[in-house]
Amino acid sequence: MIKIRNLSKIYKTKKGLVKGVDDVSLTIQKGEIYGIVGYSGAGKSSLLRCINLLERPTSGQIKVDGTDLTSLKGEDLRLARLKIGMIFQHFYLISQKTVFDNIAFSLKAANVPANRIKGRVEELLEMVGLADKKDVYPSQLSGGQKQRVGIARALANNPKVLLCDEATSALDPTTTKSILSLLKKINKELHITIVLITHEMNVVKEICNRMAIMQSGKVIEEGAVYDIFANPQTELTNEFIESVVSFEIPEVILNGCTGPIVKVIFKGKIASEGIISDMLQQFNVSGNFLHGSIEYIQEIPLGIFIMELKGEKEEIEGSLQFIEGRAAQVEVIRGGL
Ligand SMILES: Nc1ncnc2c1ncn2[C@@H]1O[C@H](COP(=O)(O)OP(=O)(O)OP(=O)(O)O)[C@@H](O)[C@H]1O
Repeated sequence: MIKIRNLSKIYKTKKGLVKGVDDVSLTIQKGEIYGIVGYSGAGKSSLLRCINLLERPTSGQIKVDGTDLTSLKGEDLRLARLKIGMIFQHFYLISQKTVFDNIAFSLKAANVPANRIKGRVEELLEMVGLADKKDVYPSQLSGGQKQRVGIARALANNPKVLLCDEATSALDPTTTKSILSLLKKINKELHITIVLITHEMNVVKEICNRMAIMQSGKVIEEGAVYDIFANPQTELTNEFIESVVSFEIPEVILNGCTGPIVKVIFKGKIASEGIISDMLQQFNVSGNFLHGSIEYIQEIPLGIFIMELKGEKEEIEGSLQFIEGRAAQVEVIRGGL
């Protein structure tokens, strides 16, 4: 659906050249909700804006639905862009126009015949849950409602892709949840591929299927959200995960442990089964739980437990083998066997 190949965006500034995006290649499949995460300055906006050519890449290629956007100009580019909707952190609604006219504006710009505009705007307002707000002005709306207008406007011309630029970063947690479930509904019902950038890992955990982590203009890790949560490969990814799933154990507790400390990760349905209690029954070991949680990522459980094991060496080894045969991962994180 979206193929990005060796994309770079270099800005010329008074202080010299700044690499916004540095040789990024990514493939985003049709129907996915794809999250791009990174701290401020990592290059997320630059990359997202290159996807619809709001920024022209310095080099590299972007194919959307087989069309190489970088080769298009003028009217061809304008038509291709109609198939890519975009929403923004600060909404960018026209304050002098009503909700209805803000959405109609997109349709008029795409030369939709006047007699089809009213019906289409009403359909869009219905979809985003704002049918009763069509005659009000943006200043009379809450942040969440403004974003709903932004979404309706972005969907007006039936795009195949929706780009979301920090779409929930200006919203409170409850409103964020409602906007994320609207995006999920749009993805499911309209089969629109969604690419979102965010610095909030909970957004990715909530709705994305796959994700990339960016640092200094580069993608440093990429894959299924579930796999990345279960097995992060870089320190930065770990940091982002720990912003939503804390594994921190106070040093004073760790120092009081005498047995090996193990981290056990169960993936999928198995996460909710009683493997640890079976293990404790079968082996002559005792387990001192230091941390335990079952996270649900796209409704699939991911169980993470940290515990101190006490007992004879052979019994502990046997118990770890028992879990290893059933769990996805066992890691001794402190104290040898
Ligand atoms: N128009 C521009 N002119 C010059 N440099 C720019 C421009 N836009 C972005 N940059 C630089 O490119 C790098 C990546 O910025 P970008 O905004 O893409 O990152 P980001 O991850 O989206 O950060 P943020 O969340 O703060 O927007 C930064 O070093 C930034 O200063």
